[in-house]
Amino acid sequence: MTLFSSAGPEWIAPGACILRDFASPYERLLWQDLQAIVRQAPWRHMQTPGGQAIAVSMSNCGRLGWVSDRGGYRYQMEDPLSGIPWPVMPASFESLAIAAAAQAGFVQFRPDACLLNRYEAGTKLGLHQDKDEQDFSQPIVSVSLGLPATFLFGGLKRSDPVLRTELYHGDVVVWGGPDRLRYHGILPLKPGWHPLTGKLRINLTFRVAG
Ligand SMILES: O=C(O)CCC(=O)C(=O)O
Ligand SMILES: [Fe+2]
Repeated sequence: MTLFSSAGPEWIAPGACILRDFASPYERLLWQDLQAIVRQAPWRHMQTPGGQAIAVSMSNCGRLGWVSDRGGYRYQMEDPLSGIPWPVMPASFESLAIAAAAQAGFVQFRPDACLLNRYEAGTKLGLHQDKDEQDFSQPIVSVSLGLPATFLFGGLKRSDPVLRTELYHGDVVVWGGPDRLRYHGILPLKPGWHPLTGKLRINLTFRVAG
């Protein structure tokens, strides 16, 4: 029996692929586990080091959580809102991320951090690199739930050409190896309605942080 099914990876670069619809079979369980996380560690708008509110609202689960504030970007074990550890990463999240990474060829991947991103209509995420982690030999696994969004996948330099591809509910993007430090982002979310998430797009980003 295969736990997570997919039509097979859609390669967008030598170390980057999209697993279409990979997470959909478990959407109910993922959604239930997500609700439990945000009851413990509520959605919040973090501040950039420059003092501006980040448009995407965020939370975390796992041993380490990504935070941004006046002190900079970093991973830490405690939720700064409560001072207690981030919620444990649910088995549903962890096994999905491990299975997706393995499909993309990263069989050693064991995430210790999961950043939860919540987009409302109009919310965007500018082009950036994920580089606050210790070990860039480990990939990024990024799960999309709810409303579709346009994913931007650039190169290793900000000025490199950018591929645009639509990410739909259940799609999982994995990027690592030579593509681990590629710039990426999300265009402003279009308004809409999804049966699972309503007016929202939710993204789960799994990483080996520390
Ligand atoms: O929402 C997404 O699909 C991307 C999220 C992302 O790039 C990040 O959390 O670093
Ligand atoms: Fe990112």
